[in-house]
Amino acid sequence: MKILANDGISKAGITLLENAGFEVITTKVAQEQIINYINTHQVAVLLVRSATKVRKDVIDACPSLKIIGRGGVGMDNIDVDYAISKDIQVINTPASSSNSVAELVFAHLFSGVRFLYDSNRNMPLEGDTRFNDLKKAYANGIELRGKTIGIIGFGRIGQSVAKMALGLGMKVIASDNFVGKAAIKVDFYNDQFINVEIFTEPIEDLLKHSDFVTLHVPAQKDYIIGAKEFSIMKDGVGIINCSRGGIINEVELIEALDNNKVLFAGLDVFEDEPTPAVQVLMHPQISMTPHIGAATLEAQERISVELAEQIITLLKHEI
Ligand SMILES: O=C(O)[C@H](O)COP(=O)(O)O
Repeated sequence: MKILANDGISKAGITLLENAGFEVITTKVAQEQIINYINTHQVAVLLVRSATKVRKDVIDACPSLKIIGRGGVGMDNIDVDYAISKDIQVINTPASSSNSVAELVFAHLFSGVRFLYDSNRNMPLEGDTRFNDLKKAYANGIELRGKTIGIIGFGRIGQSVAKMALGLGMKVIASDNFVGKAAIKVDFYNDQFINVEIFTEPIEDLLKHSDFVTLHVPAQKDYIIGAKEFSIMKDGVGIINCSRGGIINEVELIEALDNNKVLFAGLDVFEDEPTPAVQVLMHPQISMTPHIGAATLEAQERISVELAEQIITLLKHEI
């Protein structure tokens, strides 16, 4: 039985699948060729990350598909309900990448409070005498310890962010339409840990009291953060988005950065992907990464194993 891992898959998952009798194809097939490829090779399982789109056209044209697997969390590139209505099983890996995404949030946050995004672009070449000017320009860094982070979306990733924030001595405010409270286990090197119970609060309270705001919600039709929300936030707030593009209004974010309402933004996702708007790309107060929240060796290995185990369980009687 053939599995096409069109956006790649780590070796650990391939090994498990091959040992169970599957053939794993890791050729990258262009979006326009995918229907033809699946039908020619009678692919039973299509595995994707966020790049390959699995819309109604692919589902309708590929009767050999039994499973569509998303190596990752967000399913916005797959017509999930339609696939299920056609008796195709749709799976993802909700837990495997939380730690990696949370660490990227802090990469952007540390970059923001110490101006790394800007100093990386400005360090002087030989003969350039601006070194002391740069020291002055970046002299007003702030510590994260003691500051308040507002976490919008308190699922697995939001809770991982909370755990790290508590470990750094930060205060946490969380907001979520579905989660009322969560017990966060903060662990330390010597196998000691503390449990902290966090109750979610209305988003207005979070916006009003946070020094930094980070978003951890699925793709939405409407913006969550725009001019109105920026106006509620503290002056000099930092904002991070490592979840989905299109939930922060980028035009209004740039206005808020230009008038110093927002001190910096850290963006891993954009309204326009893979090519963000030039105003975002050129902005000196934005730290940027190209949608790499889950792109660590560890997360991708966990994802591949989680996918493989689900596929083997679902198809074990058909191999
Ligand atoms: O939803 C996810 O899991 C992340 O956005 C990761 O996307 P990627 O697999 O394309 O890196």
